[in-house]
Amino acid sequence: MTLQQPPLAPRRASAPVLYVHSMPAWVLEDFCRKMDCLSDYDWMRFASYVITDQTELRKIKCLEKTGISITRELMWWWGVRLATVPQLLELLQGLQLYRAAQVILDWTSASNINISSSEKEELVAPPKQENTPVTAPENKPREREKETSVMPSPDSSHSTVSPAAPGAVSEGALYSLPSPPPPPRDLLTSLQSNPPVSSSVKPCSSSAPQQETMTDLPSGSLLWTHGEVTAATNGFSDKSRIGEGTFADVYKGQRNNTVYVIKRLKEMECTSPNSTQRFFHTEVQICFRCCHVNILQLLGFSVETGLHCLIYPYLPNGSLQNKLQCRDDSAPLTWEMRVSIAIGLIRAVEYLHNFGILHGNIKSSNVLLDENFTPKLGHSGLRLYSADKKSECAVMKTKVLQASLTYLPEDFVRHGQLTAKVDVFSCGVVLAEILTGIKALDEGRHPMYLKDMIADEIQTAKESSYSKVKSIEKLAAKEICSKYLDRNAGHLLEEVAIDFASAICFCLRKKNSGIAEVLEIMETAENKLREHYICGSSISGFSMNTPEETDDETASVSTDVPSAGESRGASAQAAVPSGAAPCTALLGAPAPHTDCGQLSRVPCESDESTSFIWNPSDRSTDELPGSSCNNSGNTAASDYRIKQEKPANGLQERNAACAKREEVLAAAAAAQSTLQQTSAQLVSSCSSQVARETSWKIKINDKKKKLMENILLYEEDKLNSSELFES
Ligand SMILES: Nc1ncnc2c1ncn2[C@@H]1O[C@H](COP(=O)(O)OP(=O)(O)OP(=O)(O)O)[C@@H](O)[C@H]1O
Repeated sequence: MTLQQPPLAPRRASAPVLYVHSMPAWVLEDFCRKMDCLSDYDWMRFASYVITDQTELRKIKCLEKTGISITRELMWWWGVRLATVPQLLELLQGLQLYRAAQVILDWTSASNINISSSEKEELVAPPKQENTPVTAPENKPREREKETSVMPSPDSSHSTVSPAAPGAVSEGALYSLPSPPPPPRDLLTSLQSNPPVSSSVKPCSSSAPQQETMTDLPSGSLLWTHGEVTAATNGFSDKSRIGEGTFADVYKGQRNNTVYVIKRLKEMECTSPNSTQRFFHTEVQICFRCCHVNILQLLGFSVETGLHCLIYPYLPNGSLQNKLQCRDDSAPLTWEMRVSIAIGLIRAVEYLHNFGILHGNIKSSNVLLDENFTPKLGHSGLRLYSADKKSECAVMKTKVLQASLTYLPEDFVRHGQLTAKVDVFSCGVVLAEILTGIKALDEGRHPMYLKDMIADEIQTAKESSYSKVKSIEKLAAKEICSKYLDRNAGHLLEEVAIDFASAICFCLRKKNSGIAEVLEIMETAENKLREHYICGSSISGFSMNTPEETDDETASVSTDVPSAGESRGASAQAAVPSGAAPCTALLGAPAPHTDCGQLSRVPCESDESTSFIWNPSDRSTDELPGSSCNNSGNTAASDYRIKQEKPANGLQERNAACAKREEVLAAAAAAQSTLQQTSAQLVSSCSSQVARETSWKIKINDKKKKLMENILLYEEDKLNSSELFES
C-alpha cells in the first residue's frame, strides 16, 4: 500500500487566504520547535508531502548539522510557494502530528482567525487513515514512533534508528515513502512556471491569472511581479540607479509610499548560466533565515526570465565606505558612531557564524547605515558551510571574491578555502578602515592594501618584542593609533583607541581570534568610552538621549533651548564630577578643530550648579560645537544632546520642563532601542559612579537617581510619561 499525496481541491476564490509565510514569527518558532524534535522518520514523512523532490529534501535535512531548524527551512520552501495554513493544518492532522497542529490551532483561535472545518474540507481533503504507510517490514517500530510523537515520551526525539546515521535514516525513510509527483525542481522554475496539476501547492507567477493577486495576500508578499519592480524604479531608469556592485545594479524605488532598494542581478556577470539562479536562491534562503538588527533584511524578490531582483529597505545613510570617505560632503562619523558601527558589524558576523553561515564578502561597501547609523550587513556572497564531511571550509571561486582581495587574507587568496577566520579577517580590515579612515585599497599608495599596513605594524611589534604574544598586539595597537588614527573624527580616549586597534590586530594576525573575542574587546572599549562620557568629561554625550548624572544636590531640569553659543559654552564648561579620576590621556593629533565637541583636554573640575538639558531642537550641524568635525549631534542616535547648565528655578519652570520633556519622550520612542541599551549601560555606569562618589564622600543627587530608575520603569511600561518625573 502506498502513501498518497493529500488531494487538494481548488481554493475558493472569495475565501480569505491565510498563507504559511504570514504566520507570526512566534507561532512559526513554536511550531518548528515541536516539529524539529520529531523522530527522523516522522519528520521525513511530513517533509515528503511538502517537498516531493528527494534531492531537495535531503539538502534541507543536511542543514540539521549546522543547527538550523530544518522545519523552518522547509516552511520557507513551502511558504514561498504560497502554501496555506489550512493546507498545513490538514497535513499535520492527516499525519497525526497533533502537538504541532495544536500550535497552529491555538494561534488561529486566539487571533480569531476562522478556519472552519467545512472550509478546511473544501481546501484539503485529509489523507485517509488507510493511506498511512504500514507496509514496509520496518514500519512496525516506526508506527510506534509515530504514536510517541503524538504524545512523546521524554526521549521521543530519538529515533529507533541510530541518530549517528542520519543519512541511513533519511534514506530508509525516503525509500519507504511513495514517490509523489515531483514538484518544480527549484525555486526559480517553480515560481516561473505553472504548477503540475497534482502538486500540493501552487507556485506564484505574475503570468498565472488563476493565482491570487498580491493584494489578496494578508501582509503583502515577498514576491514582486515584473510590473511592480518596473513601476517602482521608473522602468529601471538611470535616475533611479544609485549604485553598482559586482553582482547587481542598485536602484532606489518606491512602492506604496515606502522607499526600497532594488538590486537587479547582472545576468551576464556570472560564470555559468545557472550561477545567477544559485546566487539568487542562496541569497533568498539565507535572508529568510536571518533575523538580526545588524543584518540587512530582505523585503522581497522578483523572479522572471531575465530578471532577478532582490528588494531591501533603503538605508538613507548609504554605505559605511562612502561615509568614511565623506562622500556626499557628509560630516565625519564621530567616535561614538564608529565604535557602535564596529560592534554592530561584529555582532552580525557572530550571529551568522552561530548559524553556521559564512559571509565571505565582508567589506565596508557591504555595511549599510540606516537613519540612526545602525549598521546593517548586506549579504552578497553569503554561503553556507559545506555540509559534507570534508570541512568547515567551502571552496570559493567566484568572481566576487577575487574582486575582494582587499579584504581577504593571503591564505585564502592562495587556497580559496572559506572559513570563519576569513570573515574575522575581513571584519578586521573594515574595523581598520573605521579606526583610521584610510581606504582599504589605494593603488597610488604603498603598501596599497590597508591590511598590509596593519600587518607591517604587527610584524614590527613582533620583531621588537620578546615578551608575551598578547603584548605584541598592544604594542602594534599603540603604533597604529599614533600613526593612523583618523584625526578627522576628533580626539579619542587613548585606552579606547588602543582597545580598538588591538581588536584589529587580533582579527588580522595570522592565527586570528574568534569573532566572540573580538566582540568582547570592542564592547569593553565601548563601555570605557561610554563611562568616560557619562561619568567623566563628556562634552558631546554618548550619542544617547539620556540625562547625564551630575553631583549637585539642587540641580533642576531646564528646557531652555540654548543658542549655538551656549552650546559651545557648555561644551567648554563640561565638567568632570568632583573627585573624578584624572582625565585620561587622549589620542589623536591636537585636533584641527579644537572646539570639536569631542573629548578635548578638559580640566578636571566640578561644576556644582550643573543641570542637564535634552534639547531636541539642537540638531543642526552648524549649531554644534566644532560642527566641521562632528556630526554626532545631528544624528537620530544623538538627537537629544546633553548639556550642563545653570539650574532653572521654581516649580513653574519645572512643570514647563516636564511638559517639554514629554514631547521629547514621544520623539524618543522612535529611538526606543537605543534608549533601552543606554539605560542599562547608564545604570551600570551610574552604580560605578555611585561607588566612586561614595568613596569620595560626595552626596548623590537623589532626584536624579530617582529619575534614572523612573526611566527604566518607563521603558518597561511600568510608568507612563506623566509619572516619569515624579520624585
Ligand atoms: N539598502 C541600501 N540602501 C542604500 N544604499 C544601498 C543599499 N544597498 C546598496 N546601496 C548602495 O549601492 C552600492 C552598491 O551596492 P552592492 O551591495 O550592490 O555592491 P557592493 O557592496 O559595492 O559590491 P558587491 O556587489 O561586490 O558586494 C553600495 O555601495 C551602496 O552605496
